[in-house]
Amino acid sequence: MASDNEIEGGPGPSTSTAVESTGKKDKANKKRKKKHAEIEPYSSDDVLWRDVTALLGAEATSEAASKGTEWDAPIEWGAEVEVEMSELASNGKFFSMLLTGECIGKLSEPHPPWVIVVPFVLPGEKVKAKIHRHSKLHSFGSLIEILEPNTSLRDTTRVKCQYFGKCAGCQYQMLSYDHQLDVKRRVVVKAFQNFSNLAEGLVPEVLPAIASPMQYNYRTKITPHFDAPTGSRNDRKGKKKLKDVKELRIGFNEHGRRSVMDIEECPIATPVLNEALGPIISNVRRNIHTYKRGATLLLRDSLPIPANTANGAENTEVAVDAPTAEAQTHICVTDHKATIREAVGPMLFEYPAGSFFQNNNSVLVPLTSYVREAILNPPSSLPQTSPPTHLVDTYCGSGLFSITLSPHFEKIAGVEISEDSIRSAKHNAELNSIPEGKCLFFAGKAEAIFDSVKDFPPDQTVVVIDPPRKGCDEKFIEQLLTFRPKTLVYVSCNVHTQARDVGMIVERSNAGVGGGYMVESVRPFDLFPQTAHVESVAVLRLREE
Ligand SMILES: C[S@@+](CC[C@H](N)C(=O)[O-])C[C@H]1O[C@@H](n2cnc3c(N)ncnc32)[C@H](O)[C@@H]1O
Repeated sequence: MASDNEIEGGPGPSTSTAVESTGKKDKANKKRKKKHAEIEPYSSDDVLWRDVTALLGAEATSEAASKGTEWDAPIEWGAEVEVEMSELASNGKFFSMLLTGECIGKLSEPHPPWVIVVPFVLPGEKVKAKIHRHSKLHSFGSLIEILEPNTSLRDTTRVKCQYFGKCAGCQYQMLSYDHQLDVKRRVVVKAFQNFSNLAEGLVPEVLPAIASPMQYNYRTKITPHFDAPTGSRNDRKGKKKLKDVKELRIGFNEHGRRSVMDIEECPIATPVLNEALGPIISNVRRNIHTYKRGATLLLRDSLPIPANTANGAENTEVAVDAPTAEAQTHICVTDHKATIREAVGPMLFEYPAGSFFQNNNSVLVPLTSYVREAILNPPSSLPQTSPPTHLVDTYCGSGLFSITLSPHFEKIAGVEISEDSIRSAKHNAELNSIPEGKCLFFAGKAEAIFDSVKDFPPDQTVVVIDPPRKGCDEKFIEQLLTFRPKTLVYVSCNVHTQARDVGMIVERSNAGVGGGYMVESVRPFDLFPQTAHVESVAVLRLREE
């Protein structure tokens, strides 16, 4: 049996020496077991764990648990194994160190039930992988070779990026776009099955995913980064040992590693970002002496802002030698404090480059129109009531939903924790000539909004919920259930915490008297083609008594 090893790429714990006392060993074992026992609920690891146990089956999983062999990997660290892949896993975190969008398959007999997780491969493929990390009933392997490709899914001529298969950014470039949408729908289906805690009949069939109008060149923000060149970190005088500068790599994380890889282009990023990337990287290389440590660079696509209208700091525009026609009308901004301008349909948005805004402009009209239609045109099977008059936009950022939906409401209140974003939301209301007093924005925690909307009639109110990946705080859900708005639209960039929160809302609201919420629809949205990232929109309505 291989020894446990949770540290990616590490050699595993050393074997105990002859002089080590049994007590010490027991203590160490206990500590290790305790560490192993903790999979953070709703984390990427938890999502993968559900996929692993589903593939192994309940019997094999509980047998391993009762024998205490869940952590006894049946293969050595560094071993090469051949595996038939079964299913794409649901875990994923975009542009991060976490492994994303991998495929899972079972080790063949005579091995005990154990799953191998391999990136960049597809269901139905037979692959050779090298094991580099063990976890609970599964091990991670890096792809060595695809022995038998699944030619009905894989088409390598689709791949547009020279770094695909190494860079951590994209996972699905070899898949047709229709298949990518199917994969994302399946992730949402599994999220509600595994994390909502709702009986099957309470979640409607997940609708087909809505496509991004652009499948490449859509990403409006990229953040290449670099570590300090080797040798510079220990230089207490702060002078770089420039003999090491050749090792400087500026780009994105390598898949499954903690290292950065050089990037000269990113086909999912917009043309103006790609044109600026080379000059920006050369500039850093030339001036590396001025960096005390590593850094993250910001490249953000913006419309040019006419003088005197920018909200806040001056723009730092990157000069691109001879911009292509495509890039000409846009600029690349690199200063976190500078103002970005984007159009969403007829509405304009300005916000500081360093703050949150959705990173695929092409999908924002479909997304906001979908939310509008869900609110204003409930299915004909429901009792038809007059359209809502009030909107509460929680986690509102710089006002995307408030402002795009403003023509359809009498009164709107938005709440957001970032004061910068609230400043932008107020500015954006003015920029789009929304009558004064119609849209009010408050800086604070989402749950605080319910004190400010006491005059909103709950049966005429819609609450849009668009939280960060961790989902809503329980306090927010409690306050929401006390307020009892007629309609909820929950937009999410983490379908697993969305499923948890929706489950909680439905369960708790139906536990008391007076009718609770029902899930009317769940629909994935593709904001990030070529990647494993999934967004989803769930619509909930308060049942008539
Ligand atoms: C996914 S973004 C959505 C922003 C906006 N709805 C949009 O689409 O542009 C989530 C937002 O929630 C904000 N946020 C995070 N925690 C919060 C909290 N506890 N209360 C209110 N806002 C919060 C973040 O600053 C971020 O702007």
